[in-house]
Amino acid sequence: MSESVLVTGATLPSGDRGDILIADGIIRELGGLSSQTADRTIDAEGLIALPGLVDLHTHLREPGFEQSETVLTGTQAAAAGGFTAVFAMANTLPVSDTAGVVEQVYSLGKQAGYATVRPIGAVTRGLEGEQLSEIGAMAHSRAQVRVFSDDGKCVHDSLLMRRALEYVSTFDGVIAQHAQDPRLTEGAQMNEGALSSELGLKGWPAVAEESIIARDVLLAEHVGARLHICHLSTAGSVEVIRWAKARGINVTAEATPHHLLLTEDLVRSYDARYKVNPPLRRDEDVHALRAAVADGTIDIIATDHAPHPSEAKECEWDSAAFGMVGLESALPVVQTALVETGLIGWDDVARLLSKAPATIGGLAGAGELRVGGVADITLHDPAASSVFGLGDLAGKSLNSPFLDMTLSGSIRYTLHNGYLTVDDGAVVAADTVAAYAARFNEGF
Ligand SMILES: NC(=O)N[C@@H](CC(=O)O)C(=O)O
Ligand SMILES: [Zn+2]
Ligand SMILES: [Zn+2]
Repeated sequence: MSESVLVTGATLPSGDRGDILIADGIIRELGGLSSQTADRTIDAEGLIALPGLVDLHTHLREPGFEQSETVLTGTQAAAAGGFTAVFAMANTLPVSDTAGVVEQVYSLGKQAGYATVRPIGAVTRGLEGEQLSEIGAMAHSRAQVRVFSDDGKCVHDSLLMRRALEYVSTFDGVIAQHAQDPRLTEGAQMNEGALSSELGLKGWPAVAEESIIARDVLLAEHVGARLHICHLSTAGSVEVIRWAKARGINVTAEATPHHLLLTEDLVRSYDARYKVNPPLRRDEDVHALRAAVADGTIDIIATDHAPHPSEAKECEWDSAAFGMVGLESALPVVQTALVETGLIGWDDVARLLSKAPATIGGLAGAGELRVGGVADITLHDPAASSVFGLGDLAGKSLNSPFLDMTLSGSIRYTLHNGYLTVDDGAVVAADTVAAYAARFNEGF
C-alpha cells in the first residue's frame, strides 16, 4: 500500500506548473520541482490539478432506495467524477431527519472511503412540511450536520421557513431551499411555455421558482440568516438573486450542469431521461445562468445527482420519475459549457466546484490545494474529448441525459486523503479503497 505519492508536472488552477508531494494523506510540497521520490509517481504532464471537487447536492438514496444507489456506489460515482466530498440529501427512507439516520449515512461514507460524506438533515419531519425536524440533535451529532433541506419538496410554509432559518443561524447552519411553489406546479411535467402547450404536457412555470426565492431572500434578510437556493433554473431567478445580493442579503445559489447545457427542446423526444425537477428551460434561461456563473451571482455548481432505476425512467413521460445522474459528467459538462465558451477559467472551476461549496457546507479545510492540507486532489485531462457512454457511469443507475453526447475533458486520477480512488481513469476496487480508508481513519 503506497503511502507517498508524487504527482509530477501538473498544471495548477492558477496556470502555474509543478509537482505535488503527498505523504500520509497530507500535501507536503506543492509547485516547483520536487527532489523527493515516492512509493508511487504519477506523470501529470498536460493534466490540471484541481482541489478535490465538493458536491453540495447529491442523492445517495441510502437508506431506503438501495436499488437506485447506495452510499458506496454513489461515492464511487463521485470519485469517477473527481469528487472527494459529497453532501447527501435527506430524502431517504427513513428520511434523514434524526441524529440516528444522519450518523448512519456518515459512517457508511467513512467505511466506503471514496469521499467525505456529509449528510444533509431534513428541515421538517418526514419532509412533510409540518413540524421542524430534530435540527439541533443532527447539528450536534457525530455527522456535524450544517446544511438542512427538504429537497425534492419545497419548505412552503412561510412560518416554518422562518423558524428554520432562525434555528440554523444559531450555529451558522444553512437552509438549502428547493424553490417550487407546490400549488403552481401540481401535476407539472415540463417547463411551462409554448413547447409544453405543443407537446400537451402540463407546465411548470418559472414564477413557481422565482416567487419562492423572492419570499425566502426577504425572510433570510428579516431574520439575519444564511440561505442557499438549490438548482436555479430560470433567468428570473438569477435576477432575484442578483437583487438580493446587491442588497446585502446572505444568500448563495447553485446551478446544475444540466441546466447549464440542456434545454427543454430535448423533451420533444419524450425520453424521460430529460425529465428533471426543476425542468429543463429555454435557451434564454441557459444563457442567463451561464452569465450568472461567470459574474459570480451563482456561487456554485452542484450536480443534483438523482439516480433512478430503469423501470422509473423507461416508461411514459407522465409516470416517469424526476431526476438525472450527474456526478460522473459534471466536470466535462462544465468544461464544455463554460470553459470552452470562454466564460470561466480553471481557477473559477476550482472555486465553483470545490472551494465555494466547501465553504457553504462548512467543510473546514476542504476546497484548496495547500501545503499542510488534506490531499484531496483531482487530476483532469482537458485535452480529452469523447462520447459520454455507459462505461463512464460508475454508480448504480444509468439515467444520464448526457449519454451519446460528446463532452470535453476526462478525469484521470482522484486522490482522497492522499490515496487513489480513481487510477488512470478507472475507479479503484472497493476493498482496496476501504483498506486505505481504515488506515487513514486510524491516523496511519
Ligand atoms: N431533481 C430531481 O428531479 N429529483 C430529485 C429531487 C430534487 O432534487 O428535487 C430526486 O430526489 O430524485
Ligand atoms: Zn430539488
Ligand atoms: Zn436534489
